[in-house]
Formats: sequence, structure tokens, C-alpha cells
Amino acid sequence: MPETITPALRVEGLSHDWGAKSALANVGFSVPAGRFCALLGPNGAGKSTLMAVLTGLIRPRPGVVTVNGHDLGRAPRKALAQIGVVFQQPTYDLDRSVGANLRYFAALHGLSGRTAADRITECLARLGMAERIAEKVGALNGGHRRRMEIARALIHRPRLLLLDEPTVGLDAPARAAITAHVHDLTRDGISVLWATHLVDELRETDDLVLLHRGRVAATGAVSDVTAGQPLAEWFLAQTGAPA
Ligand SMILES: Nc1ncnc2c1ncn2[C@@H]1O[C@H](COP(=O)(O)OP(=O)(O)OP(=O)(O)O)[C@@H](O)[C@H]1O
Repeated sequence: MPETITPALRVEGLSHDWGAKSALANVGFSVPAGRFCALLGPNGAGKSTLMAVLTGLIRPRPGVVTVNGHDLGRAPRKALAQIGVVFQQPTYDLDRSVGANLRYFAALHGLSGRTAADRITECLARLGMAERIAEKVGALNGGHRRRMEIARALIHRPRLLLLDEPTVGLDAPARAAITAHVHDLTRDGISVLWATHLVDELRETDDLVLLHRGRVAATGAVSDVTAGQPLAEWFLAQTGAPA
């Protein structure tokens, strides 16, 4: 792939203060098309604040965010149309089926009828959830609920998927399954920004942005930035936080 290709996400000179507290300070990095990029940082590093900026909840000031070349500040509709989001806090209707939950989101994106049905089948299949379409969300375990939310975030075929600590509260097998499914999405050219403080969710071939105290402390391919050191040891040395 040529170097000049437009990145899925570019963040430049981004800062945000919560009152007197600096949460992000001159943050800059990019996620190339089709890459899995881990936004790694200990608790309080600023990951959720950054996700709030990237999803348009907080206006970047100062700073510039572009999604597939669309400036989030100047052309928010175009930029946001390219993004799928899985927030840290789950959002779904427990009393309705998986299919009904997805139909609701499809309708929000202007999809209905056969188009919506096909898209829902496609997205559930990508997360290994096709056979659960008629089950009530309240009857699913935590891992399957999360997978449904990821499928739902893909319904409008975004180019960039943002996930804020999507495995919080899940057991090890569920975490591994979700991590694998989301890595697989990059095969189809979807770019992923995955916020986490758990280094075992990263692969050697991933990209990584290390966020520490609101600043980018390291960025690049995992194997390059760690220079062969085990990732957990490297993370501890960089941040003082156990992974
Ligand atoms: N709404 C808010 N009001 C005031 N301060 C906030 C707010 N949200 C976050 N902060 C502060 O900003 C800093 C960064 O927090 P943030 O939640 O972005 O970090 P994080 O890396 O997502 O951490 P965690 O893993 O604990 O969610 C912290 O010091 C936090 O206390």
C-alpha cells in the first residue's frame, strides 16, 4: 500500500482540559487504513476523553481530527458517517431480541426492509452471532452482548471502528473471542482503534499508541516500539502501571 494513502484516522495537536485538569496534551497519531491500532494506557491516561473527541461528543479545540480525510470539526456529518462506535458503557434493550436491537440502529442509519435485514445478517455473521438473531439480549451472556454491540456498530459499513475498553468485565475466553473477531475485521479493510489497558489484547503485528498522563508516550508497530521486550514489561517500565 502506498505511503500517501489517506489514513483512516489522523489526530493532530489535540488537547482537552477538564476544568483545571489537563486530560489530553498535544496528542497526535494516525491509524492507516485496514490496521488494528491499540490505544494503550493505564487508568486515567485520557483514553475515554480521546474517544469522546473522536466521536464528536467533545469538540477538538485546539486540535484537528480527520476521518478518511474528512475534518471532524468542519464536516462532522461526513466524518461521523465513517465511524462505528462501541462505548465503554453498554447500550441495548434487554427486553428485545438481537435482531430488533439491530433493526433499530439500522433505521437510525436510514436502512429498512430487505437492505436492513441483509446488513444485520452480514454484521452478525462477522461476529459469529448469526444464530442468535432471535434471542432476547437479556438472555445472552456478557460476551455475546458485547459482540452484538460490535455487530451493531458495523451496520452502516463504517471504515473506522472505535472501541473503548470493550472487554471490561468479561472473562478470559470471551475477551479472547472478541479480540480475535475484531482483529479479523481488518482483513476487509476496516480500521480499528481499540482502547485498553490490557496488553494481552495486542498482537505483535498491531500498531500501538501509548497514552500516558494525556500525552502520546510512544507510537508505532508493537514489535518496533517494544524492541523485543515483553509487552507487559515494557508497559510497566513506561507507565509504572502493571498490565
Ligand atoms: N467528565 C469529566 N470531568 C472531569 N474530569 C474528567 C472527566 N472525565 C475524565 N476526567 C479526568 O480526565 C483524566 C483522564 O480520564 P479518562 O477517563 O479520559 O482516562 P482513561 O484512560 O479512559 O481512564 P479509565 O481507564 O479509568 O477510563 C482523569 O484524570 C479523569 O479523572
